[in-house]
Amino acid sequence: MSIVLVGFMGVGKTTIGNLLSEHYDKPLVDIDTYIVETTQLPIPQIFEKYGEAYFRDLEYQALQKWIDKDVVISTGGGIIESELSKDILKGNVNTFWLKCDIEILFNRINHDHNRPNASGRSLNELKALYSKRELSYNEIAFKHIDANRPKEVVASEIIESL
Ligand SMILES: Nc1ncnc2c1ncn2[C@@H]1O[C@H](COP(=O)(O)OP(=O)(O)OP(=O)(O)O)[C@@H](O)[C@H]1O
Ligand SMILES: O=C(O)C1=C[C@@H](O)[C@@H](O)[C@H](O)C1
Ligand SMILES: [Mg+2]
Repeated sequence: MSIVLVGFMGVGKTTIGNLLSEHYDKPLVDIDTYIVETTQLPIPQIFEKYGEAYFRDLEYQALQKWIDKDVVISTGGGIIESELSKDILKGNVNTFWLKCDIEILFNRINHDHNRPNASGRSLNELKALYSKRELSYNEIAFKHIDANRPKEVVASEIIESL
């Protein structure tokens, strides 16, 4: 069964996913990377050309493909925007929600143009998005992890709880 990381943009899903992948010697499937590789398009271009709903469908298809495999999965921050993806995640007992203060996340993501739902947004706009999404992460994740700590500590807590 897979180990799945969910949480807001910039919280460390890819970073922690890499540490878990090394620890367990299991492949890391980073869904954002998987989509970029399979479509041969950068994420901002997928959003621009085909719209966000199309991207959410690609995420859902990727999740469906990998959820029952022996891998570590780092999801994209907005995967819970899809009810279909939420249903899959709810069925996985190893879904971890990484949580971190929005002020820290804002400083990590607001200069990055590779995240269409973050670039150009103010702290207040991202706070509103964060509050809305918190409800969904809370619905699907069995385990909540405080990610306001060094990445090695965050990864160790997940490893200890598995
Ligand atoms: N625990 C941590 N402490 C300090 N910096 C961290 C920590 N975790 C991640 N970072 C840094 O924060 C940035 C974002 O991390 P990362 O790309 O792993 O986030 P993400 O959750 O995968 O984001 P996205 O939702 O956009 O895919 C990176 O520069 C990373 O080095
Ligand atoms: O939070 C979001 O809506 C997103 C997060 C990223 O991981 C990417 O999946 C994409 O930029 C959308
Ligand atoms: Mg990532």
